[in-house]
Amino acid sequence: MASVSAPSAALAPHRPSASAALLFPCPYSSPRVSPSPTAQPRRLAVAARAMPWPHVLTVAGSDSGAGAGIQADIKASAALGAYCSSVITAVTAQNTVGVQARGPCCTGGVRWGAAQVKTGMLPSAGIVKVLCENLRKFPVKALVVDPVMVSTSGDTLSGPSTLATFREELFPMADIVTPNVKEASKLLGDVSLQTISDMRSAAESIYKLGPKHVLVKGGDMPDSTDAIDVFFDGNEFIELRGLRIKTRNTHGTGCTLASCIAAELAKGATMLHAVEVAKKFVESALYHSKDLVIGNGPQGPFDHLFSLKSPLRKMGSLHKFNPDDLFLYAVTDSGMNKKWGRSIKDAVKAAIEGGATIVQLREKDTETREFLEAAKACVEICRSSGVPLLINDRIDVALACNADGVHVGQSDMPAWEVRELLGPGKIIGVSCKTPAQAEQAWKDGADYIGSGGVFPTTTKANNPTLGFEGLRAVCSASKLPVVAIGGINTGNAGSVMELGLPNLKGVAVVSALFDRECVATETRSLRSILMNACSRS
Ligand SMILES: Nc1ncnc2c1ncn2[C@@H]1O[C@H](COP(=O)(O)OP(=O)(O)OP(=O)(O)O)[C@@H](O)[C@H]1O
Ligand SMILES: Cc1ncc(CO)c(N)n1
Ligand SMILES: [Mg+2]
Repeated sequence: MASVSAPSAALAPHRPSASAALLFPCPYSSPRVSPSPTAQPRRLAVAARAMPWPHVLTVAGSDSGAGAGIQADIKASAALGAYCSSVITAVTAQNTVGVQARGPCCTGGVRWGAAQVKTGMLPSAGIVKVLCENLRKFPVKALVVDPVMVSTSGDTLSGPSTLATFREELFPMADIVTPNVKEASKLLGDVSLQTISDMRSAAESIYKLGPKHVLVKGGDMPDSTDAIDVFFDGNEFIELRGLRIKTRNTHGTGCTLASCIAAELAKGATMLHAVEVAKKFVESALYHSKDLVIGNGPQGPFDHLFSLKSPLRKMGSLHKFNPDDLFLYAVTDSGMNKKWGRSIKDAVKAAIEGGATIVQLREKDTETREFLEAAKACVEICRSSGVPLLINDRIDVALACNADGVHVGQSDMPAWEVRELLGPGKIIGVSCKTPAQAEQAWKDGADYIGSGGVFPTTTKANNPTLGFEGLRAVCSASKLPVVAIGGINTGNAGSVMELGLPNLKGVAVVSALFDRECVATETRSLRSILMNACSRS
């Protein structure tokens, strides 16, 4: 690969200038719309209306290999539906073997308005200082700092001279800092980081430097079968555990993760949800690219735009999945609603009124058109109450109504295929009767499992009963939160929760709510039974 020589201009004065405006045109300036509305289809007219678009500004280095740096940032933001503008701090010549050359660029005079800013390679202390001065002058909505220092190939991207400025000036302004283990070690004076517990201590020490959140990334952690990152918000440590994809194509995972966090924040997600979606995105992208062959070196790039291969749009949900939402899980049944003369919508409204914490539409006998209309109405009801809405089995209906997720059984579409179709932001649940099925659900990228039937049930034909012991075995083995299902009602729900099983977050009920005269009343009494049982166990 040809090497890139360092640009001669080191640091320009950091004053807004006409040339800077030309170099970095404001993405917010409105385009001219030609005045010919008559022939415009309605859908296009709606799309043309002015709306604030999620916007990430990346301040990072260019990677000529296009797997990391600015190039990764633009592709990752685009893949998650955010606009990405860029300030190039350095130019590097890289390929799949390593970094052949690097040189700094000018960062002066950039106005970034109110975007979410993601920083990557900042090659000198001078550039970090210019950046900090700009950040103080033009406050931003969120600042994601990826403290890039050494590439995975072992080449230095930002020398030790930047360490103090990172720690003292940049980190205190950051909403999140995302070092990998090597960078965390360097930031803390070359401490050794070998275990998850070391990563926790590192996250805590970096938090003390002033950022609001820290994510210590474990992609480069040796001897780990899972890819584990440690998140710290000043109170709680959260271990984010993903599947480690066996591939050489991991160049740029860190840059991608940080840009995805910024893109999700720009879309309105909370920090933890943004990090979770970003991690799932990286995992999916690596999985799709595991067999890509680009270049001959030991570390290849991956395909950020893998989702373009699917004709379906993957709109992430802004509704972060909270395992506690499984507490009182209401599952509808078309036969029961018909029997009691209720619409699906009225049934859902009543369950929410009574305190259901999550709703699943399980409409085995409803015509597709009618189901979709009802699902759209239920999405509105659920959104306005902050209750997630899932669709049983019908991925097409879930996509069409933009539900929060899908629940699948062992004979439905495999959860990993569902994840492909729905993208990283949606909730996926899988019915599991055995520890092996629970393990597979986790590997497939599910968010929770439903386990049962705990008691004999008439709602589902040919459904063997697991009993408490079967449920205990699944709960103990599961890496995912569990909701118990099958024959649960106001008479026995308390005994299920009182088992105090690990990972058991709640109960799912069908006939106990919907095969009754007043859905709201039944839901209310089930809720108080569950609350009492939890306070006892
Ligand atoms: N093989 C893998 N399979 C799944 N996830 C991975 C893998 N490698 C890294 N990750 C994930 O990718 C994200 C980025 O972490 P990583 O530690 O690789 O960052 P990094 O070293 O800064 O990356 P780079 O320097 O290559 O851009 C983390 O969430 C990590 O867990
Ligand atoms: C320009 C650039 N930024 C970041 C990284 C870290 O992956 C890289 N290799 N190159
Ligand atoms: Mg890495």
